[in-house]
Amino acid sequence: MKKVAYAADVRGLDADISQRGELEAVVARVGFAVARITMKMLSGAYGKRVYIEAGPGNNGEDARSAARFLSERGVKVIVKGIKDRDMGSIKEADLFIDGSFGVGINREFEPVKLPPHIPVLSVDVPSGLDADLGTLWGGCLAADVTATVGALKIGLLQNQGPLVSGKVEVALEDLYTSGTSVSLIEDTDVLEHLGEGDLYDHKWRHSVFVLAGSEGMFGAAELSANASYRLASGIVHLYYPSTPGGRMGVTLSPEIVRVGLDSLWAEPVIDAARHFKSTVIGPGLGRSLQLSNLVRRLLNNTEMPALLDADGIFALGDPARLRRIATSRNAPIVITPHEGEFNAFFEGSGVKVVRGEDRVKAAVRAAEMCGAIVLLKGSLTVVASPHGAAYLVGSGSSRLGVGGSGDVLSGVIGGLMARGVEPALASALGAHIHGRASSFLGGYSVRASDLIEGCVGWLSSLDKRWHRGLDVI
Ligand SMILES: NC(=O)C1=CN([C@@H]2O[C@H](COP(=O)(O)OP(=O)(O)OC[C@H]3O[C@@H](n4cnc5c(N)ncnc54)[C@H](O)[C@@H]3O)[C@@H](O)[C@H]2O)[C@@H](O)CC1
Repeated sequence: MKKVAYAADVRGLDADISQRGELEAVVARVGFAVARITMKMLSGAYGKRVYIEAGPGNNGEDARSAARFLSERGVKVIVKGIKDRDMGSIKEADLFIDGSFGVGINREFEPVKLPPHIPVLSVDVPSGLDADLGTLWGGCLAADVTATVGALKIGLLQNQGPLVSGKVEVALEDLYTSGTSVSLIEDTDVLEHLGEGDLYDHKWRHSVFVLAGSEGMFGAAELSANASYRLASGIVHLYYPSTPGGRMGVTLSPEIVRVGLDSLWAEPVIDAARHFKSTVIGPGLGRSLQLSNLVRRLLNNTEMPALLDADGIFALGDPARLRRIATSRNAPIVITPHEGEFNAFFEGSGVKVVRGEDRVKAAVRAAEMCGAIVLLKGSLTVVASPHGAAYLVGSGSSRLGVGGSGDVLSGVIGGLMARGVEPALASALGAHIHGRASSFLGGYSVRASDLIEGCVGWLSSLDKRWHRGLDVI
């Protein structure tokens, strides 16, 4: 996982560095790292021309420090302040280092207009980008590479941040040993936290109970149940409200046990669900009052981690009711809304996702309010826990924006929870795997049902032993 920081976290940690008298040494280390990345971008050093724009704060100090290392290696370096830009030298440069402002920008800034062929390396954050919100202070110099210091900044990952940051490299990952509660999921986390099956595994150890589907919406249930089955590698039972003539379609894996409910009487459903390791509720379920009652009673009377998506979230009613249910049971509840569902569910509570504002903070506040894990879907997916920590997932692509994609995600997470992965982490890893699947498949377009095989295919491509047998030859 990569640490992700707010500007306030960084200021606090930087103040500690200054207090310990280590600022000069840190600036030298940052300068060395920036110089190394510069030489990599230039494929060399001797005789190359680098123009550095250095601002009045520590961001400028980092850039000046890089200048010293580059000069020692034979790079022709010109360092200028923002107010004495030298356009003649800029035009002749092989690379432009942007050290104007970092996390300390606090008013509008007009960046230099660079000829398009000159690559830009930005120190910490592109100058003009708000390091928290990912919005722009007037203009912003878009970078080809951003060498961010100590930890990723949240603004690099949301709103306009990803559009102006280019390739982001974290320099000095060891700089901050504490102080951030937000992390970005990486591939190695999947390897680390998805354990190999042990010798004594059996299907009930990875079992998922799915309550989903209704007339006209059986596809959603099938996608969710199929994904659960493939990710849990155990057993899946799919319960659905049956209506005369309504039947599950042919795409449901034959291995999945299907149970049509003639009545929405809760007791038999609760009795059946208690045997499972996780439950997924909601895809295509429908929104009747009886169903809402069934969902709430199921949650109140079972103790396995539960994921609620789509109509499952609707069944919970509002954040206060969810809080009552979530805080009175022993296993966590995860809700997985997209922005529209999020704003509808939290309407009137003071929490809202708004473009241009901080979606991470919105999800964290929502989780604290409702006592459940909140997975807010989007190009930056946020998984927030009620105690304030958050995982971020940025592995997805626009290819995930297809009907049924969310149903697959619910099943993937249900499957990982059934494998014993802690629910907030299972949600984040599930979203990461789902995101990777969208690119792994290649081709012009992808169907939601393809994503299931994409998840399994991507996981299988990782260099990991997934199953253990007897080591006797
Ligand atoms: N202090 C430390 O220990 C470390 C600092 N680091 C670097 O230092 C940066 C933070 O340093 P600072 O807090 O000095 O912040 P900045 O270097 O971003 O600049 C802040 C200064 O610029 C002024 N300013 C802000 N917006 C302006 C505008 N539009 N026009 C003109 N002036 C403007 C502010 O009044 C302030 O004086 C980080 O982003 C990072 O690059 C890192 O190297 C890590 C260690």
